Amino acid sequence: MDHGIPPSGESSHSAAACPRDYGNLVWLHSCSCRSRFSSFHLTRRSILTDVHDQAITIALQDLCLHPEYLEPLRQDIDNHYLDFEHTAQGLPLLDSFIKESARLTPTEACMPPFLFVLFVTRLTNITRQTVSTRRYAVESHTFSDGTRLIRGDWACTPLIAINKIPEYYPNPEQFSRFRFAPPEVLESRSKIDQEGLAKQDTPSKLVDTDHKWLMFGTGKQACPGRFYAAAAAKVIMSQMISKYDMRMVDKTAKRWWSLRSTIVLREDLMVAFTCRAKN
Ligand code: HEM
Repeated sequence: MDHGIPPSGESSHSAAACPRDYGNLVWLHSCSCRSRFSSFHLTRRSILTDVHDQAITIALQDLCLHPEYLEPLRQDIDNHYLDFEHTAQGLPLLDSFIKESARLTPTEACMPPFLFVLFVTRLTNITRQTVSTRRYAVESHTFSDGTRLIRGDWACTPLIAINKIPEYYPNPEQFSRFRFAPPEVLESRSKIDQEGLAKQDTPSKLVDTDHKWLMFGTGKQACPGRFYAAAAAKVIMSQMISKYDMRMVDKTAKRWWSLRSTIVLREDLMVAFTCRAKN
């Protein structure tokens, strides 16, 4: 059965660092390179979770809205894809781009359907924004800062609010492509690439977890699939970036709608892919 998993064994390394063709993406190619983003959601055939392909789709949309990042990302992929393919580590600019995209547009955490039903029926007092890591208070509890939860309350992580705290993220409203990249990687870039960048005090990766970065949850229950999720996102993004130019057909079109505290991508958003000429 074809799950869209990269073929094992043979490798076309002679084609420089160019990522290989995997089933799902070839399908996009055969669609005259003009596709609805919903077509990219081939989750029935793929090994990605919904939240995962949402995160990748959002990153690709952000790339359409910021096409000036394509060239630096292509260079990153040209220079480091082979190492990444062997180690599942690296591609620091792409890692930072995906993280910045997820910072400003976090999607939903993994949530089993029964919990979702519980959630929509019980959760009434929460603001309309993306929340994650929901916890149901089975007994009343007072935290060290005095915050009190009554039995039956829900406690959640307000992702968007946290991701926009200026002390955590300088110029938090700015989409600052490579803010998480290590300084030595940025220093090797041209001045133009570095202009106007908001930078973090310390570099970090998409898969890191701490009190500032809760995309994958926190503590003992942090997402165990995040290493796979990040690696697969980089494989897919590298394919798209290397092989296609892309643009949003209508840049002003709405990208998502809200279902209670969840962001759901719109399926009618059109993106045009154009094959890049082969060298
Ligand atoms: C971008 C993609 C993903 C995001 C944003 C994400 C996010 C999360 C978050 C926030 C949690 C913690 C939920 C909580 O504490 O209430 C979580 C848990 C979990 N995730 Fe993911 N996840 C992603 C992909 C994946 C993938 C690809 C897998 C499996 C291959 C996976 C497997 C799991 C499992 C098993 C848990 C439960 C861990 C536990 O309760 O101990 N996730 N995920």
